[in-house]
Amino acid sequence: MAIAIKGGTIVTADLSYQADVLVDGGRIVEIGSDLSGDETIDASGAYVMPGGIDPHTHLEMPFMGTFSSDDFDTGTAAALAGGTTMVVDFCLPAPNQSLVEALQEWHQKAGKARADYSFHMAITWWGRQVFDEMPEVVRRGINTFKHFMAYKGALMVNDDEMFASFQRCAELGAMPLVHAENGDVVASLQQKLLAEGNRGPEAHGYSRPTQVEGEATNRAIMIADQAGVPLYVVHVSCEESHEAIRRARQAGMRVFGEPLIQHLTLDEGEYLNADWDYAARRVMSPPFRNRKHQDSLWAGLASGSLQVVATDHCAFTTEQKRFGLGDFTKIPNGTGGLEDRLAVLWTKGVNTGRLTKNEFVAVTSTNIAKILNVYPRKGAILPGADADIVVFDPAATKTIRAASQKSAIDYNVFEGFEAKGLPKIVLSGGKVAYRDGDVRAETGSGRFVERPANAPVNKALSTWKELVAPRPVERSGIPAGV
Ligand SMILES: NC(=O)NCCC(=O)O
Ligand SMILES: [Zn+2]
Ligand SMILES: [Zn+2]
Repeated sequence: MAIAIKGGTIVTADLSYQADVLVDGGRIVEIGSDLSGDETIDASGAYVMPGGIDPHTHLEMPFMGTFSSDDFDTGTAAALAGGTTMVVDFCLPAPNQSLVEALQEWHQKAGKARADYSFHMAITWWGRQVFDEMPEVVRRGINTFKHFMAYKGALMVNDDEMFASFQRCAELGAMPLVHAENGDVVASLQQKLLAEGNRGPEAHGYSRPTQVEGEATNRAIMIADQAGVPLYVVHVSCEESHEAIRRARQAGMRVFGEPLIQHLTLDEGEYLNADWDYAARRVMSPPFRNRKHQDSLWAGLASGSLQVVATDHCAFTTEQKRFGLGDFTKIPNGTGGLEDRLAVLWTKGVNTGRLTKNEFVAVTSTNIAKILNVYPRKGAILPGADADIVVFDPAATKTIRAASQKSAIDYNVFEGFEAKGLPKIVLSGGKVAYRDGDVRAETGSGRFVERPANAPVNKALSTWKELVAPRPVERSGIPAGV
């Protein structure tokens, strides 16, 4: 059934203009004036934008002795209600588990998704089997490999493992991702704080200062440069990390940085709340920072040194957070945000003049579609692109409330936030997936999106690295290699 979206202003990463959009068979088939279909959506007064892509979610994630409470069903319902039509989750092999086997498990879980999805493969251990299986993972449509530099004794990998994996990524035309915090220093600070009697959620923040993030970010960047591979740094929360990325980019390195909507808008004062539950619900890694760091992240988005706004949606209930009563290191790390990312970013970004509308589309959709090598199938309003479209009403308002959210948890870190600018209608694969408060996409209607290797940035960097690779100097009278 063809749907004509009429009377709106199309807003893409580089243009705003008035036109109708005709979708059919799951794709955008025409952009123009006076288009008609079997059904009409009136978009007058609204912006017609590419659906949001959240490249950082943890749905039903096994972590810290439990599972995150939003699964692919409730998580993607929340995503669609918030204007996000594709999520990229993390496949986490258990120690010594085959990557391919773990991938099958994640596909099983994601069978419930209501929106399109993909996976990053996490390198949670290193060995011959991992090395050998990485090409098969790439063949199965995954071109990104995640490395945790923190969570010592659990997900963390060491520098030698990371370097080996980064080199393998370079060979395969894949891109490594890093959670950049110095896990050894964090583990040591945690023990020191506990020994000194700091046991509450505020100590989570004390144990993960900005220095540990800045150091790890810089280390990962330099290791990626030596491996000759582009790098994507997830949840960049502070100036130290941003500064390392900025500096590397200015030196010609291919590094991307992803701040989260939480770090842009919520600050470390939250951990000082007298209510233990309130503070613990906001425990995530890296922790919230202060205003200076928030300003740095906003400036990075405006100037282009940071490219993507994600959520790291990893939702635990209050009951789960209470595993850490008396010991902050046992509070499951993670917060929600999938349903709120676009509305909060628009309110705090576009309405304040920190971002243009086009920059908003770039950082919520188009830039990551390019980085993940799915552009222009995703992240674009163009003929041939998937019809994942948000009809966004800049005048609509709501107060964010856990009581009315789609997420399965019992609170919302943005509770009480007054949003102005909301997704009104969301199309996913050419069908109305969300309209005025109702998620209409059915459980299981989402599709796995394959992401081919050798994105343009990989090709450019490998070409350059080959050109400047060390070569023996030929000397007359001396045999080659001597
Ligand atoms: N961010 C967080 O606290 N939890 C999810 C896992 C991760 O991304 O580190
Ligand atoms: Zn992380
Ligand atoms: Zn994460």
